Amino acid sequence: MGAPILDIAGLRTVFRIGGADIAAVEDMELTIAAGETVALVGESGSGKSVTSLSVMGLLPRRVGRIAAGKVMLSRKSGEVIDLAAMSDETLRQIRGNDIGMVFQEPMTSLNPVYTVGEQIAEPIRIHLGKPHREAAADAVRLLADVGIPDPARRAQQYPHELSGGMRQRVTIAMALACDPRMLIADEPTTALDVTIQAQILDLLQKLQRERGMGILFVTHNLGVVAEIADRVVVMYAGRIVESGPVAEVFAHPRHPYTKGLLRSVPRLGQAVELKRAGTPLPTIRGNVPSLRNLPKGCAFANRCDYAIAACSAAMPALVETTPTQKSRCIRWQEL
Ligand SMILES: Nc1ncnc2c1ncn2[C@@H]1O[C@H](COP(=O)(O)OP(=O)(O)OP(=O)(O)O)[C@@H](O)[C@H]1O
Repeated sequence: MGAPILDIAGLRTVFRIGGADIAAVEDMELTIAAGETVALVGESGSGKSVTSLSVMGLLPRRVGRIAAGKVMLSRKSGEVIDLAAMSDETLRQIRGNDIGMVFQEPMTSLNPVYTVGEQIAEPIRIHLGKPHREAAADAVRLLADVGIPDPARRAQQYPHELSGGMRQRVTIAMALACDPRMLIADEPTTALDVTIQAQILDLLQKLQRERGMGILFVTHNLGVVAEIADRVVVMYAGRIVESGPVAEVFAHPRHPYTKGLLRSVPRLGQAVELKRAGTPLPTIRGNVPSLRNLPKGCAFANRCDYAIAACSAAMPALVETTPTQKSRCIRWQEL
């Protein structure tokens, strides 16, 4: 892998709640190289979306802010900048230009009163300064690239005239319009049917092969991670608990939380067998703790079958378990 396109180190993102700063992301580190897909996984509230919003400069104004750390981005120009220290104006120039974004619900990115062709052409005009006609022609080409049949006709249509899967293809075309080196996809297939989901994942992989972009893929779906990602970063209560190559982490999870997540994914046929036997699918007992009063030590200790007194005494460090895998568990060797 070459030099990273995105390099996050020591990121701490806080929300101002009731006069106090509550950290939603703490001590985050992550690198993504060209052509590489890194998945960010974890239960609801673990800090996945806050991490991606921090990178995009889209934290809620006044309430949320980056309190520490660096978010280094290698721009298309080759310039390397720290997104955590950039003005709103610079971040606006970067979003949609150096970083493409795809979200769960396509209608949050699409404007119902403009045709899809106009919407794909807009970033091309704004960021790349291309004239109207040229941008419109590019938009049609992009619709073809994302597998939309009859693209010239589709470009004239409004979002409501397209199916959910087609709309998500349009937002992908918009995200890629300025040929970004980095794509952030936050649960891009969660709202879609399973068959459409598979098509969109295939499409993203094809586009990545063609363009060599780095992808940060936020999801809670481990099946999707197995399908699309090279490396995975598992988050719990705002911190990384495990990271490494997908094949390595899935075969040998070195944190009880990752182990629990993997166990709660039914294998094909297993769900039916369990139902027949009257056995519930294994889940992780308990709930994610509130960020307002996190325990002193490991935040997962109260749900963990491996927990011992030392786990609650101090926050375990994120340590290398192999040259490529890391775990924040003091008992990783016993797993
Ligand atoms: N606008 C906000 N104000 C205050 N707290 C927030 C805000 N947005 C997020 N948080 C807090 O940040 C934490 C992490 O949220 P985040 O959305 O990153 O979780 P997630 O892992 O992406 O979950 P999901 O899968 O549900 O999207 C949550 O505990 C949430 O309470």
